[in-house]
Amino acid sequence: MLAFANAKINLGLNLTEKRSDGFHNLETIFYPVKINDVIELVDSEETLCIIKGIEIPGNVDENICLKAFKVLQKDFNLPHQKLILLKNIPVGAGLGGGSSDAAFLIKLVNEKFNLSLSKSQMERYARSLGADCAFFIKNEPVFAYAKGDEFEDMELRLTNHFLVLVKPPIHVSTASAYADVKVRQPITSLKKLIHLPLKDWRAHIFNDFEPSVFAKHPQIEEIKAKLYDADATFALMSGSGSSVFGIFENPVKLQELELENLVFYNV
Ligand SMILES: C[C@](O)(CO)[C@H](O)COP(=O)(O)OP(=O)(O)OC[C@H]1O[C@@H](n2ccc(N)nc2=O)[C@H](O)[C@@H]1O
Ligand SMILES: Nc1ncnc2c1ncn2[C@@H]1O[C@H](COP(=O)(O)OP(=O)(O)OP(=O)(O)O)[C@@H](O)[C@H]1O
Repeated sequence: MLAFANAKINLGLNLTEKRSDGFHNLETIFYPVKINDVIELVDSEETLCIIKGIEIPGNVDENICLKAFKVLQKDFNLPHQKLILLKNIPVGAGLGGGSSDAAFLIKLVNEKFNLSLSKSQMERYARSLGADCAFFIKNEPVFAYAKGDEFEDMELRLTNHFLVLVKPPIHVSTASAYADVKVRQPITSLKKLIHLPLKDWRAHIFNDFEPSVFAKHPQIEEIKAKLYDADATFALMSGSGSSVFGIFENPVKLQELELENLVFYNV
């Protein structure tokens, strides 16, 4: 049985408060993008994880897919499974790949073993694995707040636009990016600002990770500038980086982009 775990981008990210538990309250818009990892569950003599595709730093036994499976195993009598992960989503990219793998693994186990878990029950399991994970249960554009794990539905479709995603060869660790940020209370909530016309986003919608990540990695800021040079209506780093996306109103001429490490181009 297979699952296709897609990535996300953050259309704006305000870090509003450092919490007493060490996490940060934030507001963001999660927007799913069609670049997928593939997860397969196969009956097996023992529970293990096999990774193909892009290399993931760290030990395979620490893979978040395995963690997600074990969390469910505690509550349900699940038989051993081989978890095969084909990794296509760049790692350390702010694209939520690991978080998506965990959420889609939960959905896959729910389906394969007829656990009859509701969406909110699956969200609860996902939330225990990482702040970004819960979003991928629903996997539709949402306004997210608190740790990024509470949601309000929203109507936002970028259809009729063109999305370019660039992932430079830089790994930004989420935890270290959070250690470097400055929090600020925005004057106007992103929930309101996102309804401005796309042409006005550049002046009003920000990612609060950009200043500190750009200071360490000027190459990421250069990519953003190149996307604007190429006529993007809006460009922003996703999550804690290092990937940057550009939203275009007209089809982009790839030849004119002069960007390496282009990973995604879609309507
Ligand atoms: C940057 C984003 O991708 C934006 O969507 C997310 O906030 C990251 O979420 P994530 O990768 O699921 O993060 P987690 O695995 O839960 O946490 C990794 C580390 O990031 C920090 N962290 C994460 C989420 C949050 N709201 N505040 C934090 O301070 C914590 O130090 C935590 O130990
Ligand atoms: N299935 C997985 N996919 C990607 N990374 C994973 C996975 N399982 C564990 N990891 C660990 O998570 C780290 C990547 O997380 P990090 O937060 O730095 O990057 P990210 O691109 O923002 O991804 P995410 O939002 O999924 O956490 C990897 O270096 C690896 O150690």
